Amino acid sequence: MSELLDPERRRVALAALPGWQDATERDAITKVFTFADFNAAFGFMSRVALVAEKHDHHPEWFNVYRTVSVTLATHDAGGVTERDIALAGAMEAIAAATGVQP
Ligand SMILES: C[C@H](O)[C@H](O)[C@H]1CNC2=NC(N)=NC(=O)C2=N1
Repeated sequence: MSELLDPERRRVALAALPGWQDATERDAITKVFTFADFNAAFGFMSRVALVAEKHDHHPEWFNVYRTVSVTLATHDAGGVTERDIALAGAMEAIAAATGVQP
């Protein structure tokens, strides 16, 4: 099982992930991605799903038209671990390749 991040590691990791923030209501990190249209948003989700399944680490997310709201936490650990930072980084790379809006 992954360990919860210490505060300094968490600060540094979040600083390197544009748009990601601490969730307000629980120990998790969040971001809202906005794409050109539904096709791009769902394409992003499809690509992320393959990575999530490969790593056995899955996002909580909510799609409305061209936005995808994501929350990442490691349920087994009860908060944010390196597994969430790695998945957030993979999402950033996939979003860039999918054509995320600034
Ligand atoms: C049994 C299985 O490996 C676990 O339930 C995995 C699946 N995906 C997961 N995803 C996330 N985000 N956190 C987990 O703790 C987690 N655990």
